[in-house]
Amino acid sequence: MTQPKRMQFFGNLPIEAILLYCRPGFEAECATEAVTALGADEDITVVYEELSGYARVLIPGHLREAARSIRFSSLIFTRQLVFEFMSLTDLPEKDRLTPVLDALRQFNSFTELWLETPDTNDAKALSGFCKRFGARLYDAMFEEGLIQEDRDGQRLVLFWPDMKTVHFGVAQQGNRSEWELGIPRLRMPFGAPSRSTLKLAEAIHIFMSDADANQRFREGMRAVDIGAAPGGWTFQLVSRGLKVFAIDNGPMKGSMQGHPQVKHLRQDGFKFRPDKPVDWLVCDMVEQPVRVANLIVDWLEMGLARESIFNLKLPMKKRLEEIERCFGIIQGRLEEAGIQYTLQAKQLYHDREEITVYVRKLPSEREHQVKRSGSKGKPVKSGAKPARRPSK
Ligand SMILES: C[S@@+](CC[C@H](N)C(=O)[O-])C[C@H]1O[C@@H](n2cnc3c(N)ncnc32)[C@H](O)[C@@H]1O
Repeated sequence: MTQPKRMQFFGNLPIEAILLYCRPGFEAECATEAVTALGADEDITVVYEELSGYARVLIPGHLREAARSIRFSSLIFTRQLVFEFMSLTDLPEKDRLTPVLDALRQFNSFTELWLETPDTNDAKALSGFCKRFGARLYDAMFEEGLIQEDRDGQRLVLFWPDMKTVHFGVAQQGNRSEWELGIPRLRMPFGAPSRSTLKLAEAIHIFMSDADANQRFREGMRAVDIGAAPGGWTFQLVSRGLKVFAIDNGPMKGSMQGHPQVKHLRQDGFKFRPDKPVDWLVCDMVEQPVRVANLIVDWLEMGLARESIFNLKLPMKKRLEEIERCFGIIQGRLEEAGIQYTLQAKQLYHDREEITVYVRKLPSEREHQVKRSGSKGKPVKSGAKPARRPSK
């Protein structure tokens, strides 16, 4: 069979839109962040419906290059980042395969095929269709050489908001979530005292590789968990072998009550300070975000902890402004104190009206120097730059 000339895909991806999955209700924040990341001064068209669980940012031709450089990790409200290159609407009920396959023939081959829907109850009804249609489409594409499993990195995504509409896009290796719909499917661990435990588990998955996590959380390390009760986050730390000071006026529950690795202190989380520095500070207090941001920086500045994962509870309105305020505090104070750091944030699947933030202090030049060559070596630059403020 002769095949039509295919568009060159890797170097010349014809991006028409950026398709972003998010928690239903956060479409506006999700789209605004992406528009800001594009750095365009003109009006950009964004398309979304409230509570739909996704947003599309239409990309004018001259911004395609800028669009390619958008990083998944820098978008707080985005669960999945897809570069959309084509859409079909009004698909016929009786035969969707023919038009979809026809449309795909003009492009180069892909490595994988994923069919996805928004994370809404309505769209979940489409999951059966996606499975069946996906299997048929995959076979047909494979037969025509449109799927080549040994190629690297181009995951073709067919995103179905409804049965008549499909957006075609690519999720790029290293710049995407590896989870279906961008939702980590984590099992509730046996014995955990609250579902919040999944928040910290997810944060660790999102912010670092497994190898990195095994390095950063090691047996014998010490952590402080502020706002710890009933103990879900403490449970995660204990499971990784850490000793935990659990600070909360409320009771710890289940296995975290009286656990030998846990010291429960009924104290005010804003006042508690450890006798000696600890490795980790985690914090899940339901408190004003600005107060929490300042508290975390206090600890980092005083050298009481080296890294921190914490939640910022968001207001109902002006959420991006609140985040910007908090990040302004964190970045401004750490930079003023001459502390190098990395900063990441995500609205996790297990987060509701909140985001989760990870700040890590990088070793100072002096610490590098001592580590490399005792106290005599030449100063060594860490090479790492402070993270940029996340886009609004
Ligand atoms: C969302 S719950 C934490 C859930 C916990 N991370 C878990 O996984 O089980 C918030 C906790 O913060 C605590 N809290 C709020 N203000 C506090 C304060 N000033 N000092 C200490 N704990 C505080 C509350 O008592 C509550 O137990």
